Amino acid sequence: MTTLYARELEIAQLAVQRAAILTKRVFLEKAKGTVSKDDASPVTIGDFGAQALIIAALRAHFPHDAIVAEEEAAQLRADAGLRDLIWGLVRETKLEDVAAEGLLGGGVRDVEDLMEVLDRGRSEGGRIGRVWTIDPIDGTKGFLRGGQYAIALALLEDGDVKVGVLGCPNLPVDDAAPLAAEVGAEGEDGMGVVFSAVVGQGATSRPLGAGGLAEGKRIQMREVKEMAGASFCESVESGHSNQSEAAQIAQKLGITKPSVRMDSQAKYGSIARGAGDIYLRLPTSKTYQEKIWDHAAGDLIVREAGGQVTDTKGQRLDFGVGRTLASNSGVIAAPAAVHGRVLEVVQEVLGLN
Ligand SMILES: Nc1ncnc2c1ncn2[C@@H]1O[C@H](COP(=O)(O)OS(=O)(=O)O)[C@@H](OP(=O)(O)O)[C@H]1O
Ligand SMILES: [Mg+2]
Ligand SMILES: [Mg+2]
Ligand SMILES: [Mg+2]
Repeated sequence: MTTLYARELEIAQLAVQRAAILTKRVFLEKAKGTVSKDDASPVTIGDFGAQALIIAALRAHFPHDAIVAEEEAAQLRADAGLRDLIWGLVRETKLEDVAAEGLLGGGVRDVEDLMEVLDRGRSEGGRIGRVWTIDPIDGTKGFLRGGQYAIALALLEDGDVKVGVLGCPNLPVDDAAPLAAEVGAEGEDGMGVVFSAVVGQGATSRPLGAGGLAEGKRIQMREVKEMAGASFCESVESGHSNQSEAAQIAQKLGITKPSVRMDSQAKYGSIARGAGDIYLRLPTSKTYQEKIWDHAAGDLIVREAGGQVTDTKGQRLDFGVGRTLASNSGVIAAPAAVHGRVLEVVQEVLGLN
């Protein structure tokens, strides 16, 4: 008997791993000054390059699936220099393990094909069928700083997340490493982890590496015995999540430790493996709609590790309404046993009850 989604998981993990080789290289070249400011922002190069590599792999293995990705080719069509620079990087980026690279496949043929591949990510998503969602670099500010960022890939089927993979190049491999705002730097030993989950099959972590897939370990959220000892993470940007409300919520819950602020879905991965406990993302505006690629992989990884993820109204995140989470507002992710209590306090502080 084959395990459900085994092939999707393997391809997704390898695709994320290969994309991370490109983003790490872009970061290092930026540090060396090889990618100059005149060329384009390194984040732009990393975003397009990583997205193209992932979509090329999906096209080769699952040609009929729809794709909702963050970036689109329009900007590149008007900029031949940038296009050629990205094409050069994409062409050269391969997994070090020849067998793994052969298995993943999915090359990009030429510059025109690069545009075509990127634009495959323009699906509107929705409630029907198979839809992959990609954030090639989640946490762009973290990426630029050498802080946390993630390469995020998830498969939705009829609006539900079935497979989620998060590559986090700047998080420690060690699941037991303490949660810190800025940990590690690319290239350092012991850095780079991939979190994965398949619905009903639990969540795992494994070293990110650059070859084939390393062996995975089961991850689980930490049991919160007393709120006083809990730690919560939130966004770095005050414009992305209301930090003063989060502080009030933490205080009411009796949490004594200061929050850990980190960019990207590294927050979901960190709580899923018990390095932190609670992730709060509180709306700062009534108009901003969260994007599905910013949450799909993290949502499944946390739920498969024993957590619950809802919005501030207590509703599950609904990935079936299009490219955004139009029917949700904010995110509360916590171990299932304490999620209800956290939600109660969130609603009290936000005046929702
Ligand atoms: N106004 C507003 N409110 C909420 N969220 C927003 C907002 N603007 C952007 N974004 C999205 O936030 C993504 C980065 O999320 P983070 O949690 O990493 O934010 S933070 O940088 O740590 O604050 C970021 O993802 P990337 O663009 O992939 O970096 C955005 O999609
Ligand atoms: Mg993002
Ligand atoms: Mg992004
Ligand atoms: Mg962006």
